[in-house]
Amino acid sequence: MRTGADYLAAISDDREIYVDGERVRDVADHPAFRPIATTMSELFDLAADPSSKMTFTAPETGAEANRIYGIPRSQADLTAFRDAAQAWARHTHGWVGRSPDHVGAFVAGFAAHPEAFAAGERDFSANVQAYHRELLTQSKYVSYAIIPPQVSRATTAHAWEGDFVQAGVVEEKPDGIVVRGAQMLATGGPIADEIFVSCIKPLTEDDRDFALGFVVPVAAEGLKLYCRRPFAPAATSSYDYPLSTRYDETDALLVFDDVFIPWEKVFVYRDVAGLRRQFFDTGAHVLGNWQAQIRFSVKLQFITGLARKVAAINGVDKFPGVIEKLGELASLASLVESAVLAAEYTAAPDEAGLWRPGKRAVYGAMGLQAELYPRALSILRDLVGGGVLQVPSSVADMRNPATRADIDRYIYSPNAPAEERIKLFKLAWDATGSEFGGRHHQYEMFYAGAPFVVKGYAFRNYGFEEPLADVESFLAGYHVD
Ligand SMILES: Cc1cc2nc3c(=O)[nH]c(=O)nc-3n(C[C@H](O)[C@H](O)[C@H](O)COP(=O)(O)OP(=O)(O)OC[C@H]3O[C@@H](n4cnc5c(N)ncnc54)[C@H](O)[C@@H]3O)c2cc1C
Repeated sequence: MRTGADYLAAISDDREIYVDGERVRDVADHPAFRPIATTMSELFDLAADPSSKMTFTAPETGAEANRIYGIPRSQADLTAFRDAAQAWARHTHGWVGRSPDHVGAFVAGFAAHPEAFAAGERDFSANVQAYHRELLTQSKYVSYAIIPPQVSRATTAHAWEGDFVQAGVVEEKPDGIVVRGAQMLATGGPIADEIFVSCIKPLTEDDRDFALGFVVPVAAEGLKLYCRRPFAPAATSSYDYPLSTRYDETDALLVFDDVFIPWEKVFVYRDVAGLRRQFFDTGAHVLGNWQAQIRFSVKLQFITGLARKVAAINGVDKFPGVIEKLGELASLASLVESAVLAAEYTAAPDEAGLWRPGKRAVYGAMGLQAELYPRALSILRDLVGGGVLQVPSSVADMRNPATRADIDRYIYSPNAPAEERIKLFKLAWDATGSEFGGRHHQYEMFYAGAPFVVKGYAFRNYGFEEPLADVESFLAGYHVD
């Protein structure tokens, strides 16, 4: 099994990453990326540790593999997948959205339905299956960029000013294709091994050049990653910013400056319908988004625990109004946890034997995520009050004997000395108010698509037949006498 050291060595290559006007020399040893690369390496070490029970023998290769890349072929497989995804999510307390199990689950879904990649003008089914075997044997970390750059949503790429603003094919060669343009927004891209690039937003037949699906090494020649402002380097210490200093995943715009992609790594080619087939006919979308809900559930539990502890330290946890707020938070966390389990309980095998998590439960929870997460943050924000700002400017004030005495005397609680209290409130600030916390607010609202898109999934996957039949039969039971 791949270890954390193997992973760190692999990403120390010649990838072209830009931050603050400079090209990053080595992502594994750069202040913006070292912390999250270290966290990611811990996940690989966890998976390689037999006591974590995250491995199995993959039928596709006959070799040991990480569960998170496996095709669930029974309900027990789904449970094992959840256990593995949860083990990773617990390690990061749900604050890493794009650990390798996210796109890993998508690729497993793709590989369960190779026929979806054979229905276009060319047959790419063997490519998808070969790539899945690569993930099983090599435990690759794949990130994805499946959204056109936010230029204008009034039209699609063919109508935009300028050629190949969205990543598209500019040249077809005997051994592959040449891709030019940009795609958003690869969370974890700078520290991934490879990136899956495609387009989940609906395109038109005029956009065929952009209707692609392929994987590309982050270090591919001509591929550039432009990162948003990193938060980890600005954080003064892990005491002051315990989340920013560990889990700042980075988000990056990809720019393809005529990047060559060999045919073996192409899954969809100039095939608008193929884009939809890969995500929705294969089961990849529901499986990948079930992983996202497993991770989200762990994060909500963490936020609930944080709020409970803050209320206890401030001595307000016996007040009925506070109990109501904590009860609401507990309800939100329980609902998402229940949806995760309900998806497993209502899972069923499809015609290819892939056990798909129940769609109603997965998309129901997703559909409310843009309200659920801001509400959870708002309750935590309400409970912390000004306590998150009644803290010393940094850990340096704690170390300075001239300031420490006042800190110990005034910033304490009956059940928590200064160091403990400040530690907790700084964590609460990193979750709610820091730039990292703000980015997470945006992430949970948008990572699976804008709220109107995600509610569309809930609409399409609820299954209105039964409730409609119920209403019809009730209406049929009475008349104008
Ligand atoms: C922190 C973060 C991390 C991300 N990570 C990834 C990643 O790893 N990989 C990836 O591929 N993508 C990622 N994304 C991108 C994400 O998938 C997109 O943000 C998402 O698909 C929404 O697209 P958009 O941002 O272009 O919003 P838009 O489509 O521009 O929508 C913005 C808003 O405009 C309004 N709107 C637009 N169109 C309509 C319409 N037709 N009807 C009604 N209202 C409309 C809505 O209010 C909507 O919320 C990430 C995003 C964030 C914020």
